[in-house]
Order: sequence, then C-alpha cells, then structure tokens
Amino acid sequence: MSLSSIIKNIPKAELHLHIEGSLTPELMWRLAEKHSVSLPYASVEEIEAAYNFKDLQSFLDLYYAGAGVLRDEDDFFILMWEYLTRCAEENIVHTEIMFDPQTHTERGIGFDVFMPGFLRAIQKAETEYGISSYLIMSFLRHLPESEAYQTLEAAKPYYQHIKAVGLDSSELGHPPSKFERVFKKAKSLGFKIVAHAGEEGPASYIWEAIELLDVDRIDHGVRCQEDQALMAYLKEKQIPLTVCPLSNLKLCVIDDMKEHNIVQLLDAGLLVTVNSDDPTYFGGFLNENFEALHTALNIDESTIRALAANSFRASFLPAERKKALIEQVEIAI
Ligand SMILES: Nc1ncnc2[nH]cnc12
Ligand SMILES: [Zn+2]
Repeated sequence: MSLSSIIKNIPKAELHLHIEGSLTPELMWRLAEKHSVSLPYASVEEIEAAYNFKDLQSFLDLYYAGAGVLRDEDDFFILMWEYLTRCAEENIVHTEIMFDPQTHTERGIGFDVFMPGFLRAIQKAETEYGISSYLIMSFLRHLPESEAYQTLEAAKPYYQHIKAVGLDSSELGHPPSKFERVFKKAKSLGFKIVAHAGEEGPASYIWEAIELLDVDRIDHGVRCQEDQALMAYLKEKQIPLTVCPLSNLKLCVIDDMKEHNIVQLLDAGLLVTVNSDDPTYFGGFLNENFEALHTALNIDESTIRALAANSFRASFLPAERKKALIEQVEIAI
C-alpha cells in the first residue's frame, strides 16, 4: 500500500478550514459573472497566478476581495457543498468549519442569507456522504471588539447551529487581549473557544489566548517553540494546535517545508493536527498537506496515523464518537 493511499484511506477530521478560503478560482469566476461583479482578473488562470503572498496581510487582501462574489443563499450553499464534496473524496468524515460573518455583514449580507445556505449544504452532506460538521463563527481581529459583540448578537437566531467562536484575520498588532470581554461572553453562552495565535504573532499571543480567552484550541500556534514554558504547558494540558503546513509555506511563516516544526511538536508530546486553512489559496486541500509533509519531512505511516488520530482527539465531537473514530484510524488500510 503506497503512502498516498494510506493518506487518502485513513478517516480524518479537519479542524481549521475557512469556508471563504475554499472558494475555487472557477467558482469565483462563475459567481462574478452571475452577479456582474467586476474582478481585477481577465481569466481563471490570472486569478490563480495572483496567489503569491509575502505575508498574511497580502493574502487577506485578496481573500476578502474574493469573498465579494458571494451574494445570495445559493452562493453560500455551493461554496459549502463544493468543500464538503471534496471532504468526501478525501475521506474527511468530520469537519469543524470557520466562517467570517463580518466579511459578509460589512457588505450588507446578513446571517439570514449565508446561514441557510451553509446549513442546507451541511445537512445534505450529512445525508449523502455521512459527514458531520460543526460551525465556528470567527471574529475579525482587525475590527474593534464592539463589532465582535454586534456579530455575537446578530448570530442569536443561529446559536444552536454554531459550536465554537474563533478569532482570525491580521494577527500582528491585534492581540487576543483586545477581545477578552467578548470571548468571556461567548464562553458564558456555552460556545467552545478557538483563536488564531502564534502564526505570525509571538508566543506571548498564545499565552494571552490561553489565559485571557480560555481557548479550547489554538489555531496555528507554530511559534510556541520560542517559549519552553509554553511548550511544557501545551503538553501538560494537551491544548490542541491546528497546524496548517501549506499555509505556513505560502504565507512565508517558513521558507521551505523542510523547516516545518510539526514533527518536532508532535515528538515533544503536543497535540498537533494537520489542516488546510484556505486550501484554494494555498495550493492544497487536506490530503495535499499530508503529502507535502511526507515529501519534505519524510513522515511515515505511523506519524500519519498519529496525526489523523489527533484530528479526532482535538475535535469537539462527543467522547464516544471520538473513541470509535480513533479506533478506525488504527485499523484503516
Ligand atoms: N491563515 C489565516 N490567518 C488569519 N486569518 C485568516 N483568515 C483566513 N485565513 C487566515
Ligand atoms: Zn486560519
């Protein structure tokens, strides 16, 4: 059995995926035509060619502009359905999907437009593919905390469909402490908490996410190695890190995949997982992230199984289902 088949056949969860970052250039093009939105590109190939980033911000500028083609409920349905269809092809059996409400509400597109589209696709994927999905509502950290509060309020009719609240967008200059109060409120409402930290920002932002936001998981977190006390804490508490290798390469967090520290973190006893972040912008969905790690770091079958098992361990699934899925990882061929 080749390693590619193992990667494909093992059941996996994806825990760090921005649905807006799964918009393919083809769908962007189609929706731009549908809504007569003018794009600064002359073809699908030109869109693809523009995806060269020097840092997180240079990516976010294109990512927010690209999301501008998403206008009606059907657009959000198709976006979600295309991602979940890809999950079925990759044997991703459970997903925890981030969405950025403010990217849409800022354009006058409300929860009553995107949520029904997302939920219809999630329901269809559950029925047709047997894939379970949770939604993670993420606040944009470059905006003020007051707007995160407004977003939490606007989401009220959909609370039962949202599992967790997260924090994303431009990290540097926008530490977790800026959002301490709104996350306290979200926690009190019963949401799980996640936050991007230690992607471009320092290890101190990871500490803040833990101590001030009371996170259940850290998104990225790869800069934790800069602080040995933090490493020890993450290990002791088994706070999961949702690591995104191709994202780190594309956003120049690392210069070469051979430099990626995911195996070092795993070997140090941290609960690390593999994820695709924004797959259509970063050149690969989940299995391609595993493939890239295999090519650059020569990860073997037991490491792939350990990472896949971690994806369930780190998920927000009920304990019983986690256990059953981890067992499936161990026996899958
Ligand atoms: N990698 C990332 N970091 C921060 N915010 C994001 N939004 C979408 N992808 C992101
Ligand atoms: Zn992310």
